Amino acid sequence: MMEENIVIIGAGQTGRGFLAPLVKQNKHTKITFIDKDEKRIQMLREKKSYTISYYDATTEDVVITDFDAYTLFDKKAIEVIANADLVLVSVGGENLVDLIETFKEATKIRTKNKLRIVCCENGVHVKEPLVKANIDAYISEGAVFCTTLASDDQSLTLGSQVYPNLPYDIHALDQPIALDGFKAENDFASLIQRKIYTYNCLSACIAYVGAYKGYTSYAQAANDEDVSNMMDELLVQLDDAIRQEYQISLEEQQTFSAYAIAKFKNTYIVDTIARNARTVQRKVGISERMVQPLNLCRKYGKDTSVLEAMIAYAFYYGVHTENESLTELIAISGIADDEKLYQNIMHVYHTL
Ligand SMILES: NC(=O)C1=CN([C@@H]2O[C@H](COP(=O)(O)OP(=O)(O)OC[C@H]3O[C@@H](n4cnc5c(N)ncnc54)[C@H](O)[C@@H]3O)[C@@H](O)[C@H]2O)C=CC1
Ligand SMILES: O=P(O)(O)OC[C@H]1O[C@](O)(CO)[C@@H](O)[C@@H]1O
Repeated sequence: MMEENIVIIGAGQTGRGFLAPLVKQNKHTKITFIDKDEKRIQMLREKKSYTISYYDATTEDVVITDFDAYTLFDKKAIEVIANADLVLVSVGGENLVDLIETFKEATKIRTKNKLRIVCCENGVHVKEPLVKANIDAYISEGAVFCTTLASDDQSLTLGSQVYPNLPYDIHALDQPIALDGFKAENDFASLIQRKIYTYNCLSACIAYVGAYKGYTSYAQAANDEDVSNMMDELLVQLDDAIRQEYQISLEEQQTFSAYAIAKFKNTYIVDTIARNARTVQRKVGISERMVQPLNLCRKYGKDTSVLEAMIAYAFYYGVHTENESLTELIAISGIADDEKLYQNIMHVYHTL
């Protein structure tokens, strides 16, 4: 089946800047954006086009045109989802739960083959709320490796890394997606876990230690000597724990993490500390980018001091920048269940 009608829910940085051009390289496709942000939808409807420029001197700008756009609250949104050949979602993992009713309404009136949804979020098992809600659809996940940044809230313009594809979980769908740029992944569970516990773990180190040191530019923080040394120290432990857990060679894992480090230190890729540090509540969760790598390191007898320090810096950011309660963050991370770990992390926290 050649997918034609593609719905992108979440017309933000990834939806507009990475997923839309990926879809649009397939000339026969038609995109409809759905977002809860009425201002953004109004802008898309009025301007009817927007530009993505690339952090790469040799790649030309891409202009996206010929799309529809509806707010999530518009009845038309349910209708377009009901008629979609493929729905791509990129709203932030914590917001997926807010889409359950819309999907249920859409599947009720759908007359063709079962709906296919791909959740393109950072996180492990992000689709769970949709699966548990018994939505009558194939629900898959995609791994977004591409960094995309909106210029500002007042325009639709974006800057993006050049990244060729979206790996997705083929086993959760009835058949492969027949579009260029979509890469069927046979062992998606391992890929997304390795991605979150390597890329996003390093990203947390840069973001939370970088924020504490006063950086606003992500690449500058990644190149800071202390941050850089912390990441090197971390990887000596983490790469070996990950290769044992996912039964791959150390060389394969080291190549994967080296690519992440090179990307984050690349000063041509424009990114901010604020974007990478945001929503600390989500990032200190038990199956997330810091606590789970820490658990893996413990499982394989590795030193966890860098990860403990990172969690302390993340708590500090949560309390001082996002006005979160420390008690709540500790509860979300589950660290209070382990006296020694709790003491180590709190010891670092109180030195900040
Ligand atoms: N921007 C990037 O470089 C990367 C982002 N990601 C992941 O992609 C996902 C999206 O991130 P961004 O695009 O950066 O965020 P964003 O904040 O730029 O865009 C999210 C969009 O979703 C909309 N939204 C939120 N809840 C909604 C709902 N219930 N219904 C409809 N629309 C809703 C928001 O209004 C916003 O326009 C996240 O899971 C993020 O971790 C992953 C890798 C890189
Ligand atoms: O919103 P989150 O989960 O911090 O994701 C942003 C990060 O994810 C990444 O894809 C990491 O691979 C980077 O682009 C960025 O550092």
